[in-house]
Amino acid sequence: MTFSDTPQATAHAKINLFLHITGRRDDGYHLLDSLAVFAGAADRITLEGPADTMSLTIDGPFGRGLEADSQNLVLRAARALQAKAGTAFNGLTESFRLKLEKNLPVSSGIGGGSADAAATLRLLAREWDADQTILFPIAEKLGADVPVCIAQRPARMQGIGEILAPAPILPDAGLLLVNPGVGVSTPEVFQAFAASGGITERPEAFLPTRWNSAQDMAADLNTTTNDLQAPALSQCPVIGTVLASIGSLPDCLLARMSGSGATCFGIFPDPDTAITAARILNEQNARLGWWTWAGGFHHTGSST
Ligand SMILES: C[C@](O)(CO)[C@H](O)COP(=O)(O)OP(=O)(O)OC[C@H]1O[C@@H](n2ccc(N)nc2=O)[C@H](O)[C@@H]1O
Ligand SMILES: Nc1ncnc2c1ncn2[C@@H]1O[C@H](COP(=O)(O)OP(=O)(O)OP(=O)(O)O)[C@@H](O)[C@H]1O
Repeated sequence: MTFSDTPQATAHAKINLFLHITGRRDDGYHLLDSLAVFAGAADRITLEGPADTMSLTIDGPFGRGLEADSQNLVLRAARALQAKAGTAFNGLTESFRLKLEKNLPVSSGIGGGSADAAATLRLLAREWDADQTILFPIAEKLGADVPVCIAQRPARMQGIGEILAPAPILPDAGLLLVNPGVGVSTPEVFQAFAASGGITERPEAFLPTRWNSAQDMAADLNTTTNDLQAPALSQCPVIGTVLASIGSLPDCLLARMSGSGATCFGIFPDPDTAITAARILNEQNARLGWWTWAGGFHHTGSST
């Protein structure tokens, strides 16, 4: 089998352009209103086999420190789909050796584990010829961010992440991602949010059907916020330094944290200005060893 024949899928970083917390369910999960988009930056999942059992190996720049055990979201997704599709197709769901190339920082607010789980579901569904509609209920059980990562297209996320609606068509804007190398725990940031007084009453964010320029997009996003940014900052003060560094770069239109942090993003007029900004930031902060990525969006249009 040549490399190009090897079944593989990319798992793109999810960015929350804004994230409002609108309520809390009885089970403690928070209700959200968020605009999720996807960056060009991605992990990669490859299938080899068939094999006797499902197994996982991990490499790539962020592979160290991530266990390839049964708790890994790649194996959890594979086994959950195998169980479901196996029943539906009389057990015709062979196992594979799964490989994860981990390019995205872990526990960093860009949904790397969720994207990996969703990419594994897509890849195995293709291999087993399973209907894509069986993926969604499995995705919901694996994590709040997994459903939006199935299509990995811009979407407005509501509920706890399982209600997906069309997003504005995005402009060809530039995106800069910066992570200071400190992992942030999503449950702890939600707890810090709840402890600090919780939900702010505000009108629902208005989003147009399309943004014609990065400037228009940034102007609307400036009327929104990420409610998890302040609680994450209280746990991880370096996020403030990251935001200030991004905001001071030439042509930066908006600097904000994604998800529960610590990764922050900058919006720029186009991918080239974001790449130039990344070069400047990397020169200024070479000794800090921050992870940076610059480019454009993975897709600019919703699937729905
Ligand atoms: C912050 C976001 O990344 C925004 O897209 C997501 O809401 C988090 O998605 P995720 O990491 O897939 O979250 P999960 O793994 O399902 O949940 C981790 C923990 O975060 C908290 N959690 C998560 C999602 C949510 N809507 N409300 C919550 O309170 C819960 O304590 C939960 O136990
Ligand atoms: N394949 C995987 N990649 C990354 N993390 C994984 C994976 N499998 C399990 N995990 C675990 O999932 C947790 C969250 O990791 P992830 O990188 O998805 O965080 P995140 O980017 O903050 O996610 P979110 O933005 O969805 O909150 C970590 O505790 C990590 O150990």
